[in-house]
Amino acid sequence: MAESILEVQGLRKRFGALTVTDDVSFAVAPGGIHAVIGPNGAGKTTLIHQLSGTLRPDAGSIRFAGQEVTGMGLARRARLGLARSFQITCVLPGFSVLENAALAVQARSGSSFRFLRAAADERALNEEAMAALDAVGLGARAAALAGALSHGEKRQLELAIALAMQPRLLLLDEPLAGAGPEETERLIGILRGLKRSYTILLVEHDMQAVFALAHRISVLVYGKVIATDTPDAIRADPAVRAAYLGEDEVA
Ligand SMILES: Nc1ncnc2c1ncn2[C@@H]1O[C@H](COP(=O)(O)OP(=O)(O)OP(=O)(O)O)[C@@H](O)[C@H]1O
Repeated sequence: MAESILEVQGLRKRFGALTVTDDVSFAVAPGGIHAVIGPNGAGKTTLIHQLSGTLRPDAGSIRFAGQEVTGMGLARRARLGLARSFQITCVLPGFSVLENAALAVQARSGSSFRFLRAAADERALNEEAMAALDAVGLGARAAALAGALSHGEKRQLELAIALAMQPRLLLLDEPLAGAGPEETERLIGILRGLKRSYTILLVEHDMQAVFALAHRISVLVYGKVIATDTPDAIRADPAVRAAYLGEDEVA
């Protein structure tokens, strides 16, 4: 088996008396989509916050690409390639779609463009930004104002901004939330395309999407991982069905 890109060991987070992630351990192998599912309040978002570095765990360790990152902040983790897609908040509505993506490329690359001539500099930034937009099917909307995008298109732009970080592992927290049926179909198609080139850790409520996309699934219930396995094994696992999945839900 390929060496894990992410290894989570004994991760614990308490809010007062509530233990929100309780001795969480799992590993993510490179390539494809590893999903984390669980009922409301299971601790999925709290787990993503701990993985991305916005929340410090009380105990446990996170190793990313063979390196201990538990004590690192968000920016350092992102520079190592552990990137999270943020919702709407990081999209600048008054800037074009291309400018938003180019700003993300520039934020990642920092000073590496400084030594190029201004025109070449801008061309290189724009080319990389366009590649990210094309990867999420938003190339044709490059000139549009980000504020004029539909809900689904904004989700695509957030994905492009995350791709501009050149992630080795992309953390996605409910990328389909709030999307209508058509947008959901489109976003699933985009994620299907992305999983060929990226490793993705996906938290998502849409079970149809999860079972269509993921090659591995971890199930979180009351802060504990009760199973990590293939979709077929998860679907058949009596403990999973009892704890979370309705009998019909994944039939
Ligand atoms: N900052 C906080 N302070 C106190 N309690 C919190 C905090 N953040 C989350 N919680 C609680 O921790 C529990 C887990 O929340 P979390 O958002 O991680 O779950 P989730 O699995 O993502 O839920 P959902 O599927 O509804 O998004 C909930 O009971 C929530 O109220």
